[in-house]
Amino acid sequence: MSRRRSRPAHSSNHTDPSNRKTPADRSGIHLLKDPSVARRLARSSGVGPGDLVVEFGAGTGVLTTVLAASGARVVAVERHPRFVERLERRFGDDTGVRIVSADARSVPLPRRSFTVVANIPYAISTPLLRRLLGPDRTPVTGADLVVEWGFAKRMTADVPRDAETAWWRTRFDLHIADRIPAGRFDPAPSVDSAHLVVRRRNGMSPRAARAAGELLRARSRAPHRPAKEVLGAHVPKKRAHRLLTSTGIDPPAPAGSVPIALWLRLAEKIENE
Ligand SMILES: C[S@@+](CC[C@H](N)C(=O)[O-])C[C@H]1O[C@@H](n2cnc3c(N)ncnc32)[C@H](O)[C@@H]1O
Repeated sequence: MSRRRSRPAHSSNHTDPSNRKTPADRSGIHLLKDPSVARRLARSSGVGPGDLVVEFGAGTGVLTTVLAASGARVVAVERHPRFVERLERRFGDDTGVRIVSADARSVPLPRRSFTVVANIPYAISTPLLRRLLGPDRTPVTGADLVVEWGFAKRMTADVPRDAETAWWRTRFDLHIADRIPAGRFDPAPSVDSAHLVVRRRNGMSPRAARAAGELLRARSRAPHRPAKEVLGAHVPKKRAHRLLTSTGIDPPAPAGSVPIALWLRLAEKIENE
């Protein structure tokens, strides 16, 4: 990551959000008022000395302070120049914190393993997860994110909403740790937030992950198709029937009704049998 300042590509807001006390607007700025939320995020991530943690949208540094106190190396990315100035003043002497003035959607990501802990603007939740969880060999080990409650529910729903989400969930476990009331932020957003936990699934071989990805994508494309037909497109029909029943899946059941965990187990069986 470069330390160079990059001008925000699409800043249409010419006021200074770092001093704003007005109600929520479209800038996605909702600063954490409650440091206990920051502490819970950091504790859940498990980051400590020797770890690399990236915080997107560092704002005034509430979460950055807690992450730095853990002893981890912190890369704090912030797009708004006035926040960047404040962060540089606040963490200028802290060798464990690097402030990067950039857009989270395009800033180069570290090549070594890293964790993400961040209270991100709702509007960039999907592009950011796409960057972090999409690449086949992503160095991301996990993330603890503050996201919109409804978004978190969709991301963790038993039936992935599309093939892309299915792919992310093949390799990462996503679950909600907490509901965070809107009043914990300044200004308060119009809806509650969630603490979304993302963890890499470690036990899965790359081949099984690819097989699971294919199955979950097929399931998302045709959720009403019987599971035996979805699997039957990948392995001979007789074997498909045996694999499904031994995994506890009813072969005629609609593919979309079969929980993700069972598809993952099925993919492992296909590869290991
Ligand atoms: C929800 S606030 C969180 C601020 C701080 N982390 C906190 O918890 O108090 C989101 C922050 O992301 C910044 N931001 C908005 N869009 C961004 C982008 N595309 N890239 C990086 N930062 C962004 C905003 O300026 C703001 O500081």
